Amino acid sequence: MNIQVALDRLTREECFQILEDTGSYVDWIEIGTGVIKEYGMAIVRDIREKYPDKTIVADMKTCDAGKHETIQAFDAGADITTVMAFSADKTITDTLEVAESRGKRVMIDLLGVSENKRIRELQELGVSLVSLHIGKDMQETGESTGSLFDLIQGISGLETAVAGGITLETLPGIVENNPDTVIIGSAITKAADPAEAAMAMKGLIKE
Ligand SMILES: O=C(CO)[C@H](O)[C@H](O)COP(=O)(O)O
Repeated sequence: MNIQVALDRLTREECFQILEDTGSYVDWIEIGTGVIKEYGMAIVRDIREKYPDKTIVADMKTCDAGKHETIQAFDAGADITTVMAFSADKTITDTLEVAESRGKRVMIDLLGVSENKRIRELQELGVSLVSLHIGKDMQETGESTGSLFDLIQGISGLETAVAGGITLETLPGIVENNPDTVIIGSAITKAADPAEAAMAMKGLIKE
């Protein structure tokens, strides 16, 4: 099971410091949407240059202009780019085509999806990687990642990631559901000691 560290609501310097501190405990590096909005594709390029062996996820959250944004992410060095599940089917297939032509991947963000009908449709379009996701704002209303796994009940053949306010305390319940990747943002990046937090999470996953 991979740990994907999500770099959100951080300055450029903070992103690099967190990667310096936690790099040996995390498998995938997510450059968050807000960080990309602040620093553009340049920060994806710079992180790629410094971490040539890590899997880099550009959290582009694309919902239109699929071809263009996917090319932007991959040209900057991302291995995976994110696309919203509610996007038009044409947007989804355009992004998948770009990814396939470059040997890269698209992660479909299921934020807001409440029925597995859409997930089955996405699979028919060729999607192989999805992220179950409770967004930042809905985390404040008390929604948690636990129930998200119901969405993919009875669906096989999908690689899954899960995100949304995961902490060291909630991680065991997530791990029970055996996702391929756990995406952790604030619980690492806003911890008093990010390295210690990442190490504890890595240890828990390995148990
Ligand atoms: O995509 C995201 C926000 O849209 C974050 O990457 C994801 O929610 C993980 O961060 P956190 O653990 O802080 O919720």
